[in-house]
Amino acid sequence: MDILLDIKDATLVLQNNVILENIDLRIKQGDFVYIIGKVGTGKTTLLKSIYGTIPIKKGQIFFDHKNVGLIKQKEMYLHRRKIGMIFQEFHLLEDRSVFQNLEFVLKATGWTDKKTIENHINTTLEWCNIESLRNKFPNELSGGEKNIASISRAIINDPKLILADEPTQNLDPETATSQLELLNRINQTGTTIIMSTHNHSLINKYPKTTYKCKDKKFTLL
Ligand SMILES: Nc1ncnc2c1ncn2[C@@H]1O[C@H](COP(=O)(O)OP(=O)(O)OP(=O)(O)O)[C@@H](O)[C@H]1O
Repeated sequence: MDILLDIKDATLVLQNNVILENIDLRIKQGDFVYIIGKVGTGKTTLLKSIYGTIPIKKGQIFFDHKNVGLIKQKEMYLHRRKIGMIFQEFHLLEDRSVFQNLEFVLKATGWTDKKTIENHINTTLEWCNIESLRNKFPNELSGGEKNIASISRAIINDPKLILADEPTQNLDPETATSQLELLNRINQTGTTIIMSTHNHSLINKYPKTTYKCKDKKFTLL
């Protein structure tokens, strides 16, 4: 299988503090891996560096054979179009319904035909089993519903990679399990997934290759 993500001796720094150093990681297309580690050990920082919102101080991150650190700002949208990011804070637009949130992403990434956009959104909502949330606004959604809405937004452009930052955080065990099952279904269609989590019971239930952030080091568990 093709290598989708290749991190070579990368060091990540925020405000002159080294967060993680000498990270080496290779991920193949179709893999599903976990990243664990205590609060503040750098999981989010690493995901954001792959996404291209936090610069790489030393070393390189190659995604889909492109060096992320060398992508020009005006071309960054092409990189991000290939990645679905599920943020801890969801980042749903509050003044738009779930449908409109998805529509916003599609329009921003070059989709123009109204009917095609509508069909695509409907198929995605159906796939995630959230047709009933179509016209709801974020403030009308529970935490778990916001979570699935943000998963549906992450997959709307059929990304090669999903970066899921603690997607089961604050969910009851049953909802957390169904969320992970949804991510597993997405993974089975060939999408690569990197998920940061604190949820050890889910890791035990659905074991996968796991990496750990600790003391600025990134290691295979
Ligand atoms: N914008 C920022 N500027 C400076 N330091 C930051 C910034 N964001 C995060 N940090 C620091 O970087 C470190 C790593 O944070 P990060 O959010 O990557 O950790 P995390 O492992 O994802 O934690 P959590 O499990 O709480 O989500 C922390 O010490 C945090 O205080």
